[in-house]
Amino acid sequence: MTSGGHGTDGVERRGLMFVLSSPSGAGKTTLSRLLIDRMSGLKMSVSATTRPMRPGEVNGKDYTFVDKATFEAMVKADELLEWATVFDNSYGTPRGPVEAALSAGQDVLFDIDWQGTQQLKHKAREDVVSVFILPPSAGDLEKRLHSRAQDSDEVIRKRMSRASHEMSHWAEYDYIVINHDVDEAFAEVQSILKAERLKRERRIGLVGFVRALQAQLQG
Ligand SMILES: Nc1ncnc2c1ncn2[C@@H]1O[C@H](COP(=O)(O)OP(=O)(O)OP(=O)(O)O)[C@@H](O)[C@H]1O
Ligand SMILES: Nc1nc2c(ncn2[C@@H]2O[C@H](COP(=O)(O)O)[C@@H](O)[C@H]2O)c(=O)[nH]1
Repeated sequence: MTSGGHGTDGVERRGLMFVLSSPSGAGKTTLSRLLIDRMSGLKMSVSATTRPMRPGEVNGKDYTFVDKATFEAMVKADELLEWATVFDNSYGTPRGPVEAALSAGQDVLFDIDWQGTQQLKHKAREDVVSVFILPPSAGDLEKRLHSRAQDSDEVIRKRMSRASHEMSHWAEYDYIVINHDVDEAFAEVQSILKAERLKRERRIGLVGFVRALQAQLQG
């Protein structure tokens, strides 16, 4: 699915799909925003959803907000790379922008649930790097959902009651980060991305680079 771009050292490599999942409120959105602000060559995948817009959210930036009929038409037209029903609403990843970013040599960041992660892995296992974010405690998770102040008490209750089920998928992920402190969790997630960008298997320009080095040494 991915094609090559150039790493910061000039060696061509395949783009990667960097996935963050967690129970609601553990901090994916917070960490995603920091990654997009501070890491070059990384583009956020903007999902389509039928969920109502929260105060402060921007259509086309946080999500593309669509009605159920539009979402169903997108599924039917195979416009979504993956999709799932989460908390009674539909969420999905539009295929076009992801493929365009990967073709342009960028990595793509996804804030999606475990169902979507499974679907991406099924399509392109080698190009998916998945990170599961855990909260330090149930009490912290609940506090964070309340402190975000964007969901009703009933929605928060629903999300808390789903948290254990969401978390039961933790072992399907490549990395686990416990989000005690935002700066520390960000540093950990950033280290994972940096290391994964250097993985030999996705650095398709290395053969040519090493051959050129050898030629220099011989000649
Ligand atoms: N380490 C942390 N310590 C304290 N508060 C945090 C921490 N990380 C995130 N938060 C806060 O917790 C709230 C929930 O975070 P965020 O919206 O990033 O979660 P999320 O995993 O994206 O949730 P959802 O799946 O519902 O979108 C926000 O108000 C955020 O500022
Ligand atoms: N499978 C997918 N899951 C998605 C996508 N976009 C978001 N999500 C997940 O939904 C829940 C709820 O999000 P919220 O913004 O309503 O709090 C959360 O776990 C997201 O990661 C998607 O495109 N596909």
